[in-house]
Amino acid sequence: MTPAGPIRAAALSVRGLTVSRGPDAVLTYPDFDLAPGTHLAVTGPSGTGKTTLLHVLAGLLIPDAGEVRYGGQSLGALTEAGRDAYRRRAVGYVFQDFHLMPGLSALENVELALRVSGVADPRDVARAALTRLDLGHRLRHRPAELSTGERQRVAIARAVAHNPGLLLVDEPTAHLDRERARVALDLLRGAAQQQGATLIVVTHDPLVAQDFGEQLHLNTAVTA
Ligand SMILES: Nc1ncnc2c1ncn2[C@@H]1O[C@H](COP(=O)(O)OP(=O)(O)OP(=O)(O)O)[C@@H](O)[C@H]1O
Repeated sequence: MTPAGPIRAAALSVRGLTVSRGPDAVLTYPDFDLAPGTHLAVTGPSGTGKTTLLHVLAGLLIPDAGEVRYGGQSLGALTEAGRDAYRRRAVGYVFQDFHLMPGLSALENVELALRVSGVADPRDVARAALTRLDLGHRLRHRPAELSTGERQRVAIARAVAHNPGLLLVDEPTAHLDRERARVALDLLRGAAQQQGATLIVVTHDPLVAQDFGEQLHLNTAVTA
């Protein structure tokens, strides 16, 4: 890996993945491969492990068995520092509840993430990313002073500003009405397309999923 540059989208492969969540939940996943730049919707009933899958793909959670490879590199073979570097540079993550820092402005939220990722001129890059998402007039606002849709756009700006190859998004339409949901999805797809990033979106909504070329439906029962 180069010291601070972005990692371009790379092929993703998942094999034999099993994750235990607590004593009575073992999640097993189907194997799948994604070519770089693919847009995938992950669907399935509540509790089937959609969010957990995103956490594993982001290197936030180590599976009990199986392997995730990104660009041929097994995440399980990385040291903790290697996984941190992968997460900071290769991955952009939009959490369902956004996880913005309440005491920081929109600009500072994005800038902080860029600093952590080692991006040069983080303030300028953050301003440009927010402006592209029509938030140029909200740079100094803190999350509590923004609408839900604006907070989501800050979270999207923060996830894409370092130009990640893999963009992971959890329930992007959960808090939004149909029209705003469409706008949010267009923004995500547009950002991923512009950057050539692979986009993986978890959604409950079949109407959202049907817009994606590829779908992964999780329906395996959670077993003890
Ligand atoms: N931190 C945790 N500790 C223990 N169990 C957890 C944890 N997070 C999730 N689980 C359990 O793991 C299973 C899968 O959770 P996950 O959030 O991945 O499912 P999901 O498909 O995203 O659900 P939803 O659609 O309701 O968001 C559930 O049974 C859940 O209770």
